[in-house]
Amino acid sequence: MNGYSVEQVRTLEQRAMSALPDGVLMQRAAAGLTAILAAELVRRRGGVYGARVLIMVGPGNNGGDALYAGARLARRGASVTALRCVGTPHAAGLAALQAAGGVVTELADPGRPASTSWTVDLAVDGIFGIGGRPGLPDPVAELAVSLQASGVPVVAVDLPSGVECDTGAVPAASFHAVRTVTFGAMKICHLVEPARSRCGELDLVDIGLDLSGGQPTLTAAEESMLASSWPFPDERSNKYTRGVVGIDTGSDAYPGAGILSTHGAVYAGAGMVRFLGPAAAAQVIRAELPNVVFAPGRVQARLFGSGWGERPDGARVIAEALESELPSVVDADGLRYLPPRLPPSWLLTPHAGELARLLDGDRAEVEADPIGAVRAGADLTGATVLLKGATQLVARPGTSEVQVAIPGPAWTGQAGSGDVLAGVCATLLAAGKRADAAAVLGASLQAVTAASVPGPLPPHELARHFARVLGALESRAPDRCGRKDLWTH
Ligand SMILES: NC(=O)C1=CN([C@@H]2O[C@H](COP(=O)(O)OP(=O)(O)OC[C@H]3O[C@@H](n4cnc5c(N)ncnc54)[C@H](O)[C@@H]3O)[C@@H](O)[C@H]2O)[C@@H](O)CC1
Ligand SMILES: [K+]
Repeated sequence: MNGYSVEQVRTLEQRAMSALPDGVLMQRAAAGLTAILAAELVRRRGGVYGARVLIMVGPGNNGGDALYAGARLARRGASVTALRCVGTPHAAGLAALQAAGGVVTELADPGRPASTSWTVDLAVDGIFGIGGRPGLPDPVAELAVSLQASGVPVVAVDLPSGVECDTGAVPAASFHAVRTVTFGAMKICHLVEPARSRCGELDLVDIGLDLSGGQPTLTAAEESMLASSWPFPDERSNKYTRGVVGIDTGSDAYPGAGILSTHGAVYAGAGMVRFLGPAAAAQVIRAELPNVVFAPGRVQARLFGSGWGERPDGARVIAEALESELPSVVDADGLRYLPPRLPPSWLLTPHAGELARLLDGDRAEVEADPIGAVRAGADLTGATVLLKGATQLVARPGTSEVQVAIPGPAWTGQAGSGDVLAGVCATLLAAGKRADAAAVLGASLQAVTAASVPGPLPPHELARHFARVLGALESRAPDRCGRKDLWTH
């Protein structure tokens, strides 16, 4: 699954339109939209005939899609009302709806009571599509609130009006859809929070765009990728082929971070873990994870930074690790002690506030454009960057490619999740995975595991469920000969 920017979608649509008679793409979109709206009406009330459908329209082609779909539903016996919300609606779409028996009304109609109690079966948001600017004019924002208060299900055409298509930000009012029906290609707002949650279920209607050859803005991980790319051990594996992780995390003030990151590394299947952090954490780890070793020695990847707090020798520790040329994960407080330049084999795992500090900006800027920010972080440091949060994004330096991990339930946003995740990523680096693969696979494993348990669970307990999820994934993975690693060196 990939996410495309508005500019990319416009280019793809232009290319398709130049080979087709006028209006064909919109009719394909409307036909796909109608089928999904009809299925929704069947699910909710048993059929289309007699259903009351509100088509909310704006001034662009998004409204055109919605009006043509409304006309098709009206021809199947639905009672369809078009509500003109902003500007002048798509003329041919409006004419088609009226010809099919639909009626037209105005949001700004002075005869309309100020607070309408909506008694429709379904509302269709055809106000703004990819031409939309974020936010809604006040009367439309009030309409969105009153529909939600009346419990009317909203199906969004292409995207819920009000969200920012290219960033996933929702800086002001937007619709909350139960489904979003998009056309040709997924857009960024379908994959990045908080817009993603405003979309509800997603349907992608094929309108014949040719996606081959172009690089999408976002590449989204899926469970099949986890299964085919996870470094499952085989009959030739030993602790060194599986990877030895050296962990220097936690501090006397924050021993928990050391304990949590070690749980992440162990339960993600490290060949061996050497814990080189403070004694307070080591004592607990020794009791809970007797397979962990506490002496320095050979490692294949390192993890630094989680729970360090103030660490006077932090910069020296990281600089020395850099000389060893082993891949490393730097998390949390370790991000304050980075040298000016790192290699792409190093993985940084900031949350939005930490990335903002790295970029010398503020958190709101990162949240307003997380894709731009994660790319900027990778380009500035030279390292691979995993931006943690409700949507977990991964950027490789020197490329425009941004990957998005499988999303997890909201409760995984809790203290300690990032520490466990850093441990998982370090295990994957030690197993030889490229840094971006380690980040995407690690974040996705944590999310898929969280979705498989009745949460919330504390992060170290969640880590104990990794084995079950990995077992299930392995049984679905292609056999070893047919397995294709999607991230190659
Ligand atoms: N171009 C194509 O080939 C296809 C386009 N399709 C549909 O067309 C949509 C894009 O159509 P358009 O480019 O006409 O764009 P929109 O339908 O998104 O509408 C843009 C219009 O809304 C106004 N507007 C945007 N945000 C506003 C705001 N916050 N407040 C007030 N006014 C605002 C703009 O000034 C502009 O006039 C897609 O999302 C999709 O639904 C589909 O029919 C498939 C084919
Ligand atoms: K819309």
